[in-house]
Amino acid sequence: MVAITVPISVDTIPLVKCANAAAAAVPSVDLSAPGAAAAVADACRGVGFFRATNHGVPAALAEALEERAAAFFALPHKDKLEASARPLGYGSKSIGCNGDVGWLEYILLSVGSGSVAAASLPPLLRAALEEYTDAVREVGARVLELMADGLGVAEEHRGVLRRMVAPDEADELVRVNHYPPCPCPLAAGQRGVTGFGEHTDPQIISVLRSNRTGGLQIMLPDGRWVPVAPDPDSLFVNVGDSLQVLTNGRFQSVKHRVVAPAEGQQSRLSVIYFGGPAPAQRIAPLPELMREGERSLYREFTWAEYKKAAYKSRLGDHRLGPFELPAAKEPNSSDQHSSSNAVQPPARAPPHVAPVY
Ligand SMILES: C=C1C[C@]23C[C@@]1(O)CC[C@H]2[C@@]12CC[C@H](O)[C@@](C)(C(=O)O1)[C@H]2[C@@H]3C(=O)O
Ligand SMILES: O=C(O)CCC(=O)C(=O)O
Ligand SMILES: [Fe+2]
Repeated sequence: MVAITVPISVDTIPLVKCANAAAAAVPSVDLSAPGAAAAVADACRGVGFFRATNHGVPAALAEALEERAAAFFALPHKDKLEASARPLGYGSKSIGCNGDVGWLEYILLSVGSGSVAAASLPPLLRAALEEYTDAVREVGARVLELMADGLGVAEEHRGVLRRMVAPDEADELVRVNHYPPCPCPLAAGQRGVTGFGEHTDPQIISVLRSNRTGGLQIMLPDGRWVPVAPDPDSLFVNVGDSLQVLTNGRFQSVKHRVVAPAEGQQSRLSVIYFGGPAPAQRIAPLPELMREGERSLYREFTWAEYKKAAYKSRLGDHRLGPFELPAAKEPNSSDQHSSSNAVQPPARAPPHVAPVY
């Protein structure tokens, strides 16, 4: 077992019980089924997260990557540091550059143009990452097409989301997270040690796979945190902040976090593909989706602008906040100067509710 060598001050997360109701709250979509587009859109409207089965990524690719990543994380700390090229490359405990910490070590890489650009990684690990990422990128693209279909985008425009994460200029990342069991006594009680603090992903889409060790929790629209049962045969899809904006709030980015394993448990190993667009891509509600008179909930920005703002923030910050526009007043509001007959986007659960543990 590999320990994270430098002590950190630990933060904790309540351990939510995996009741049947909670497990059922995580939607599951068979990507090969005829109703997949509607099921994907339902899941993204409701929770912003779903488990994808029959995704077509060969288990052997994921297993090879898992094996090589585990071998890398088992190296002495000083050897792993040679692959550090902040903010990319190898990192441990510190997430981003603004003081967030977690009980994990990771590799974070840029994966544009079909190749994994990184600091010095063992060649076998690099090859496994490239192969796996190529396969998962395909799944991300297929899911984005299903999303457009499920949102009712006309057939000839259904590639609109998929094209935004097409490799040439897209800003894609892949991250391998390793959460060793935490020897801290706090991890054995009602609370667990924070592996990865609560956040939403800033990109368009994230596609996650983990080994059999759980720890991932998502926040439901009603503010309840629920555990996601680990399933190495499935992929888990997250709606990112940029997709929330592109859909004018029809899809909501999902808050999620990870509890590190307690002493005696197996390490958690997860691999996440983050599909972001080209830096100059305008992030604004898709015209293909907007109803007549519907106004944007956000002021316009580019991915480069949002990424810069996101990377200056803390994990738990509400990063879309500064980009939100005030809601239009109802036409019958007492305010005589009320602007509008503006059409609001279709209603959904309020985005910011107090968390319930
Ligand atoms: C604290 C941070 C780490 C992060 C960049 C940020 O400033 C805020 C978002 C974080 C996040 C979450 C999703 C992905 O893991 C990630 C790579 C991303 O794009 O945004 C991380 C960033 C990171 O680890 O650098
Ligand atoms: O490791 C996990 O299971 C999730 C990590 C995560 O949310 C992230 O890297 O953005
Ligand atoms: Fe995340």
